[in-house]
Amino acid sequence: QSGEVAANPEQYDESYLCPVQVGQTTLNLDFDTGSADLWVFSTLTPKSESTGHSLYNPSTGTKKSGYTWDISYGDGSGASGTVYADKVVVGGVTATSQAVEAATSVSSQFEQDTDNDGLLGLAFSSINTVEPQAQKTFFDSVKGSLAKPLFTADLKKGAAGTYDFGYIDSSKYTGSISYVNVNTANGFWEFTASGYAVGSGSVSGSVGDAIADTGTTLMYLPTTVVQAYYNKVDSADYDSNQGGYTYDCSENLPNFLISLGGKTFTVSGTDINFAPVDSSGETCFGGIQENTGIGMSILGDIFLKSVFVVFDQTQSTPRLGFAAQ
Ligand SMILES: O=C(CNCc1ccccc1)Nc1scc(-c2ccccc2)c1C(=O)NCc1ccccc1
Repeated sequence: QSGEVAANPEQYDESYLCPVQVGQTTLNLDFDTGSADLWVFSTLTPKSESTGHSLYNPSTGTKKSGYTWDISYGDGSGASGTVYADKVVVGGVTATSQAVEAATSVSSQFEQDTDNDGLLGLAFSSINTVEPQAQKTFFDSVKGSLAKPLFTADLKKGAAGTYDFGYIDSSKYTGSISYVNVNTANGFWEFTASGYAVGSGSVSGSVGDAIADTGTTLMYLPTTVVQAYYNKVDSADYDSNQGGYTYDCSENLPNFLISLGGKTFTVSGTDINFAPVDSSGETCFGGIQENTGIGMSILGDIFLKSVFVVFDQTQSTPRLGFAAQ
């Protein structure tokens, strides 16, 4: 089988939500290559936490007795609950007995984002949080039945993009795809990014260890790289209250160039201009921030909306393919 599903941006492209049939209900889920749990708001979630969300009704599934899950993310958000096996359909691709993690508790960040009905993890199943036994991601469940064991991400700035499962649509990118091998030891789509440049010119230095993460909004890079970037932005400075680099919204940001698999990709300054920090619209928060405390770089949506990415398990070593959009 193979299929395509729309990836609809929230405000400021904070995250991209895709329609997914879970049991007999269609939910809008955040496809997340940086985590490996498929968890959903459900009729088991306290009303006080689930108002405004579409809810999975576990009555259509088979309860996995004694199974629980509990996930937390770098921003302190998180959720936990119980586990069911049910049918999950993404763009026509069907997992007949997918582990569906029904939330019995969600943090305030999820409670407040009423467009988001849960997450569909697309990292490696080794980091799935279900106890006593880790469960397969949707991709792992269907991988063997896909025309090709791969999926692609084509995210866009302020417009609907797509995730494709089982095939590469050559109309979605230009030029050739350059591939890098993935290190799955930490359960992420993790690889080594090479040189970088700010504005224009030839790349140098090295960004180093990085993950391709559709679930993280921004780009988190080494301090040296981030300082070199904002040195080219006159009004920029590190604002500890905002927790990152801010600048005058009126200032034009330079492009950021990064070399992956021997090819240089350009993230436009307009894509790096993330969002105003408040309603005055005077000060803006940058889409490139420091990776301090994370332990690796995260190439999140700010980067991914500039490229076409292949998450490829056609070979014994998984690999990532990058092409210009
Ligand atoms: O957790 C993820 C992928 N899921 C992101 C997500 C989706 C919905 C809601 C919340 C989060 N990616 C990764 S891999 C490693 C980290 C990390 C980040 C900071 C400190 C320690 C680990 C993160 C992560 O938490 N990403 C989201 C994020 C939120 C705020 C700031 C940075 C990153």
